[in-house]
Amino acid sequence: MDRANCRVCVFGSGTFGTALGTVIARNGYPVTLLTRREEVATSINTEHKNPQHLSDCKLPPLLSATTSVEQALKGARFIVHSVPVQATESFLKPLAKLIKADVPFISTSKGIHSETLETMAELVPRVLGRKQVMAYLSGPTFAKELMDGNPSAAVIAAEESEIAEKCGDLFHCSAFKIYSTSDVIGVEIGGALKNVYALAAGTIEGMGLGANTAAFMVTRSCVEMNMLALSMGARPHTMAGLAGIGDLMLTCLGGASRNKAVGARIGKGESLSQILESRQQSLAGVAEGVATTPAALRLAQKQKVKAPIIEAVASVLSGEASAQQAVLSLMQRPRGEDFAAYVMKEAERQLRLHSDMPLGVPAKVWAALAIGQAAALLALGAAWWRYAKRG
Ligand SMILES: NC(=O)c1ccc[n+]([C@@H]2O[C@H](COP(=O)([O-])OP(=O)(O)OC[C@H]3O[C@@H](n4cnc5c(N)ncnc54)[C@H](O)[C@@H]3O)[C@@H](O)[C@H]2O)c1
Ligand SMILES: O=P(O)(O)OC[C@H](O)CO
Repeated sequence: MDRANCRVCVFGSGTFGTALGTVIARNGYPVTLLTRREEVATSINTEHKNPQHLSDCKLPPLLSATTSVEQALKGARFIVHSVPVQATESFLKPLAKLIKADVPFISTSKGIHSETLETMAELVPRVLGRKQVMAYLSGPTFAKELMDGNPSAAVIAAEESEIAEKCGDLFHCSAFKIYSTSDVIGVEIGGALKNVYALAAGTIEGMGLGANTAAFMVTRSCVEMNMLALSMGARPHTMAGLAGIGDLMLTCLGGASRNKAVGARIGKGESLSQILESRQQSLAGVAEGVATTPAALRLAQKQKVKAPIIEAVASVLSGEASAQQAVLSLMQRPRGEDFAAYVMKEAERQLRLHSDMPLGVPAKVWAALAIGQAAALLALGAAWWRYAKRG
């Protein structure tokens, strides 16, 4: 493909839209960012800086910006969508007629719609009123680190492998490795749920609880996330990969998560409304977990999956419980059996359903590998977190 003639339109000039636009433009594609503010477009086009997000990063010359939807979509061969999930409906509805059904629409948003419980795979076609060629990018990727060119990796999911490959090419480079999968639900649910668990991890940190509690909570979050995702048809190897445990680790244990930052302030005793107001004023960026938590709780109830951590986060966000009460209620739950047996059973069921696993290997072995890998990664993450805190 002649990259110089393959224009890419990015919806959303926030932190992630700016970072992804930069990655794609550095890869040789001309990129047009759609922004709502004229002064942002002017600054990007003349100063090569986004004054509101990642403002100390120089943007590449192939990246331009406009406030005109027609201009942004003119000749676009791909659309990268980086508008928060809850704002997507109002953002996309007026554009529906301008978006061509066969132009791949790559969702990079991580969340569940708070009213309809839709993932982006369901929400976008509903809002557009028709089928759309789609792909989904997810994984452990803080925007700033992508801008800095730190070696990173993510997963791109699409029902058709050809679309996943084509869309993955936009991002793939020596600093950003892109893996492909057809497991759309796994990639989307992993990306959405890790935001909820990052709120929990932040709360624990804000309360001043130590590394034991953090490792305990992230490990149980991993199990819970697996149970809910597998019940919805996600594949175990997706949840054991970058878009599952990989992103859970980064967001819960890394230092740059907005969701974790909100949780940390809750843990220190601030009210949610106070936190959200001050974040809005300082353009601190969306914390998708706040709106996704009650949706995830309803989803777990619908799927008849026990999700005590989601429940605890929801009770704190709604003001029904204090952070201390929520932690106590988690600790007072009956000991019961480890959920691992359930995860194994679901993993086996999913492995039998999906034919893209290597043949001839017993499902139990693959399930055990997936869970073993998850446990090893968590242990590593906890060690790293302890080390980072000390140093
Ligand atoms: N920042 C990251 O490191 C990162 C990494 C991976 C995924 N994501 C996901 O990308 C999505 C966007 O995150 P972000 O970090 O860019 O958030 P952000 O808050 O920095 O930017 C959001 C952008 O959406 C625009 N927007 C918000 N509401 C809008 C509306 N109603 N109409 C039009 N535009 C609207 C804002 O103006 C802004 O440009 C989220 O779903 C997030 O989970 C972010
Ligand atoms: O800052 P957060 O919490 O929205 O997380 C950013 C990315 O999703 C991490 O992969």
